[in-house]
Amino acid sequence: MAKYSIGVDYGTQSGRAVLVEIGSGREIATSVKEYTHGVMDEYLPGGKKKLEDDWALQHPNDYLEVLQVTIPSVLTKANVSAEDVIGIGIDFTACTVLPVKNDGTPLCMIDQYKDEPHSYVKLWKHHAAQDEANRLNELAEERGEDFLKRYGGKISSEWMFPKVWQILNEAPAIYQEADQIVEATDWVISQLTGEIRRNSCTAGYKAIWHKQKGYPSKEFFKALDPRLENVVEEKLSNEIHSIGSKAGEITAEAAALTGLKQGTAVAVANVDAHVSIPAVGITEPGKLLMIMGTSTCHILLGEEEKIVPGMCGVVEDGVLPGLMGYEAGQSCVGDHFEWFTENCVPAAYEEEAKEKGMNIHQLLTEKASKLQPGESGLLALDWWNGNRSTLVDVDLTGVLLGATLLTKPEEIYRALIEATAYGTRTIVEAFRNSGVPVNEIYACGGIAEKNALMMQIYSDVLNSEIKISASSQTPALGSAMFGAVAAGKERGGYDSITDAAEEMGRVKEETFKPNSASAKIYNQLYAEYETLYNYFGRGENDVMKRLKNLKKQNI
Ligand SMILES: Nc1ncnc2c1ncn2[C@@H]1O[C@H](COP(=O)(O)OP(=O)(O)O)[C@@H](O)[C@H]1O
Ligand SMILES: O=C(CO)[C@@H](O)[C@@H](O)COP(=O)(O)O
Repeated sequence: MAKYSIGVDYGTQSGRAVLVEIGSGREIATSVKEYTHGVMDEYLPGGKKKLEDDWALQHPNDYLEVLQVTIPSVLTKANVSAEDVIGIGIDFTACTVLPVKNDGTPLCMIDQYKDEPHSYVKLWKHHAAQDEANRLNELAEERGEDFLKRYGGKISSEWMFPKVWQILNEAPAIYQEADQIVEATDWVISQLTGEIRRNSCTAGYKAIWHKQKGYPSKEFFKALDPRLENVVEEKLSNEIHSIGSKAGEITAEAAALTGLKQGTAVAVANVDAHVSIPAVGITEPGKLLMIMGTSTCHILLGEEEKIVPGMCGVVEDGVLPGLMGYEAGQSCVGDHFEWFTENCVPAAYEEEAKEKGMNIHQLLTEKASKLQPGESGLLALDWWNGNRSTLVDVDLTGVLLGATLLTKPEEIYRALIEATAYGTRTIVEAFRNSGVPVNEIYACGGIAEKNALMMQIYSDVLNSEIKISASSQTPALGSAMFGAVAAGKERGGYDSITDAAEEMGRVKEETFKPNSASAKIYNQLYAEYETLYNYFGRGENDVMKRLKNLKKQNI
């Protein structure tokens, strides 16, 4: 009798559940729920309370709606009984955090706090804690804190402690009222099992936790702000659960919400990028996976802990048990194509797309595919939402160089794609130059699935073959695999995630191979990109920061 597992992937705009057959890895049914509140970056719900620049919030009730809608939907679509679903796993964007009471109630869901922005979920791309991140980095450097180098030399404002400290600085009452500040991924799992069990992946990559050394010292936190001395004990926890282990079982309430059977195994929470590694069948070092969507994350396994400038982090067991997991990333990939389609495309293009039965991305891609590398005369920097790796600076902004009165939208669209490919190349080179081998490149995620031109450009810019995930829902498949591991072999699942990866993870047969003529031109363009990257990104000309400051003064 076939057994199944469910994976739920919480993205930036929506949550998706996939019901997967254990063993074959066959995805039997998928269901997607857009978040009711979406990303709140201008107003709180109700549209009255305006948010400041660089804020990005979410509403935790949207996450529960995803469970409530998508799980019954995949069970019905697949015509599978909940009896035959042995496990569930979830993955999430990160660092996406919220303040909660001890019983798990999010503060924003308590009437008294619903008009206070700091009571909501701070989404990964909430960039308003940059001052806190800067002060944290300065102090860590001054004190010679050993942890900094494990995070490429800088802690990002996207991560846990800058966000926690921003709450304390700007809304001390909310900080006080919060019994815990948790990653949304751990919070959703707690809604399924009745207990908060923090996972080692977000603790390691986003909250400066080390398997042997724990969190930064109390002295460090005290020096940062005396009120933070006991932040770990007061708002987080020293008890961290390894990914690949079981968080608990579906409670009666969660069974009523989801239609799953009470007692179904639930995996410890995970992150969208990291969970994708086993889903493409990677179980060994040297294979870099790009998870390409709103943003791109780069995940790579290694044997040793090496220090790579500007990486997001290296965490032992952070991705697969027994190996070092490296993460790097680009904060804005699909997001700036979306910005472009929403702000810079003439009505005639919209009409043409409609006539051809395409969406605007498809039309621009079709037009861009007719261009040769270098033909447009354009060069862009991919910093429309700051630079995550290798500069770790959210105050950097976008650049488009070489535009003339003849420049066409598809040329800009292609230049933006190329910019993201160059950004990935700087990351790959940083790993290689630091002694972390990158021998093969894999891609998954919405963009790897939807945009073949983009994958060919990446192959040419990186001068490397690119293997594509066989799944259109790679993170959800990875989560379902973790669900099967939580259930264990005895209940029809697996004993380890490596066993699951070997059986259920796979890539497509067709790969993207570099075209040597294009690769040659892209080498030239990349050299120009590097010059601009260093000029604007490494302090030679801080014009982007000066402009941002001017803008702040005018708000
Ligand atoms: N054909 C396309 N080519 C390039 N980008 C696309 C295309 N279609 C959608 N996008 C971009 O992909 C992003 C969504 O990626 P996806 O992987 O589906 O979601 P998420 O990142 O939330 O997990 C959006 O930013 C959108 O602008
Ligand atoms: O930063 C991480 C993972 O570490 C991602 O969750 C974050 O970039 C958001 O990913 P998406 O672009 O929404 O897939």
